[in-house]
Amino acid sequence: MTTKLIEYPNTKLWMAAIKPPMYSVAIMPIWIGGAVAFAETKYFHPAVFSTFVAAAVFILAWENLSNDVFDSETGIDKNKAHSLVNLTGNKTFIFWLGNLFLVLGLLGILSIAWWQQDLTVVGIILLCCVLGYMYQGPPFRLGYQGLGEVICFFCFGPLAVTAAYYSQTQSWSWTSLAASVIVGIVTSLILFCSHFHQVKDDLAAGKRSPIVRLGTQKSAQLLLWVGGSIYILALLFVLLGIFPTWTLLSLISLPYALKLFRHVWEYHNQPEKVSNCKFLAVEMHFWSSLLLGLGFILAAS
Ligand SMILES: C/C(=C\COP(=O)(O)OP(=O)(O)O)CCC[C@H](C)CCC[C@H](C)CCCC(C)C
Ligand SMILES: O=C(O)C1=CC(=O)c2ccccc2C1=O
Repeated sequence: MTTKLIEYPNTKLWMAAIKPPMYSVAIMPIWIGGAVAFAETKYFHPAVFSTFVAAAVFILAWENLSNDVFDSETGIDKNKAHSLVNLTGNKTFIFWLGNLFLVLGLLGILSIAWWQQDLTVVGIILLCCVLGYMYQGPPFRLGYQGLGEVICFFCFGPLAVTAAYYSQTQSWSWTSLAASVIVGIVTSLILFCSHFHQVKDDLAAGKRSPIVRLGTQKSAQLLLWVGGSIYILALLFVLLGIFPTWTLLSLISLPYALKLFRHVWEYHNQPEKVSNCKFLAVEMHFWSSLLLGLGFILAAS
């Protein structure tokens, strides 16, 4: 069973393989954790923040490179021209480059622990890395069982946001946890959306993504409910006094959410047309998270 290859010119192919916009996904949990910490303590440690952002980007680069390596072993990416392994034809190089990024990322996290004389952040981020490995690496490959979105929620939501908050304050916060639920949900939606156009290849490789399990129509409906829930949660947290009123700024990102929902609703069963929906989800994630964090900063000023 083959899927029609999406044709890209060469540079576009490399950009599609490297996926620069996707790296905002690593930055936003650190931004939200830092913003809540600033709102609550009026304290901000720029060196810790920028080291954490760089480390998160390196760790996500490792995750993506090793994803291409592990997927090349199951054959699921055989029709994916924009896989780094297919593009370079050198799996070993991509594997070791990924490992180098992991080491750089962990060194960044270790330097935060050293500044703080506290290993808590290292423990939380190591847990994210273990879960990130279990998502795609042998013998677990939990993503193939449809568990990727749950792992994604915890890693980019409660774990990463809490670690970022802790790196600034060396304490815990319910507000940070509430904000992390929103970030976790919207990050999982990106992964969910990335699977709409891959049903044929996923089925052929035995990957039971949520879209394979539910079908594209039900998945398009679910996207609407789960995506809408982040705005309802933000409103609820403001009404309960957990979030400052300024965080309602995140509602300004609603047009990006509606653009995504409409696109998927219309094209859910047309792989070529729906294939860009994960980047619409990245836009929704970027603006909703940026504005949520800004709301916390403005409330503190
Ligand atoms: C590589 C990821 C998704 C690609 O998945 P898939 O194989 O379906 O896609 P392709 O068709 O494009 O091959 C991302 C997976 C994320 C994972 C569930 C959790 C990652 C954990 C990270 C290590 C956490 C980093 C947190 C950071 C903020 C410190
Ligand atoms: O390539 C992808 O599809 C994804 C890459 C990635 O780093 C990521 C991170 C967080 C949520 C989703 C995704 C992807 O879907």
